[in-house]
Amino acid sequence: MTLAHSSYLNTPIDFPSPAKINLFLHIVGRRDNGYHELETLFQFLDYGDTLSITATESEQIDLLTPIIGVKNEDNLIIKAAKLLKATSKSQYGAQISLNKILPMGGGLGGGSSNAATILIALNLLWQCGLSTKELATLGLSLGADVPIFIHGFAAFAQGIGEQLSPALPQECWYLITKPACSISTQSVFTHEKLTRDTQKLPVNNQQLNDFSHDLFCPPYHNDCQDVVINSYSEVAKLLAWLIEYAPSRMTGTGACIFSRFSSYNEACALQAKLPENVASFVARGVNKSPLCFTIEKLKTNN
Ligand SMILES: C[C@@](CO)(OP(=O)(O)O)[C@H](O)COP(=O)(O)OP(=O)(O)OC[C@H]1O[C@@H](n2ccc(N)nc2=O)[C@H](O)[C@@H]1O
Ligand SMILES: Nc1ncnc2c1ncn2[C@@H]1O[C@H](COP(=O)(O)OP(=O)(O)O)[C@@H](O)[C@H]1O
Repeated sequence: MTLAHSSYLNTPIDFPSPAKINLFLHIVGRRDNGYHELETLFQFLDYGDTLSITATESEQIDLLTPIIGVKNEDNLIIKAAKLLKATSKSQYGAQISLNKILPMGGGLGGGSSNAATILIALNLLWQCGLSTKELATLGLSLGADVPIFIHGFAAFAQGIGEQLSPALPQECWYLITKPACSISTQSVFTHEKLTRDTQKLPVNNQQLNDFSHDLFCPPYHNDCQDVVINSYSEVAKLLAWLIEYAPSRMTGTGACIFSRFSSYNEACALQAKLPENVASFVARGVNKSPLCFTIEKLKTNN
């Protein structure tokens, strides 16, 4: 087969792989296969991992920076690259390095974001020509959280998290804290005390939903939060401490907590007061993924 020649070969290029937060996370049902029907509002953070990718003329896909505790064949980076190669029948390969700064198992979607960045970046570097919709479908086979990172814009999500409609939540500053525990998504979703019957929101899934109201007030909440705080005292204690200073909520299935501020300086001021041994960072909630800007710039310069 003759494929388009890529002009992006043999040069390392850095691609952002941002975090997401679930501004709210409602569980509205459970499917027969065990997956849960969600209603969630996704926003990106201007903070995340970086993937340095060199597209090569060899068939090989190498991850030069393995993650301790994750076998390369289980790493979503390798899985995404192999999936795209098989689907597109590309003759190219890649040398990939990861600078991981996002905590794993924190509800910030780092692994899913890495997979999405690989799919989007290699689709460009290998000149595969897949549409965003096709990439999102591929991404969904790797994880329920991958499509939002492919989509690249803040969105209200339904289904298992893949049915996305446009949303424009306020772009606030957040102090993100990570209690000293890691929580598996599956353990929360299989918990017998998890509530799975939150009423669906009366939103319009065709139009833009601005979600300009205060998302820390009812009916907005995270259904996973009670299960986690009842099982992990570290999360319960930290959340109780943070709530005294700022509206705060757990993201995804935890364990990270986001606390909202209207300025960077206010977020930093609370960061300086945090109890000892709490990992944290300050970031802005953004409605356009930082990865979109990198892709647009590369396309313009090419
Ligand atoms: C809960 C959320 C909210 O954004 O985020 P995290 O807390 O993981 O970041 C996501 O739905 C997680 O997405 P992701 O982490 O990609 O999930 P997957 O790998 O597809 O599934 C992990 C496990 O979670 C359960 N799962 C996931 C999504 C969903 N809608 N219902 C589920 O029951 C399944 O049991 C599955 O075995
Ligand atoms: N590239 C990757 N980065 C992070 N985690 C990965 C990656 N590949 C596979 N994983 C697995 O996915 C799990 C969930 O990681 P992550 O997406 O960071 O957390 P969460 O889904 O809680 O936001 C990790 O504990 C790890 O076992």
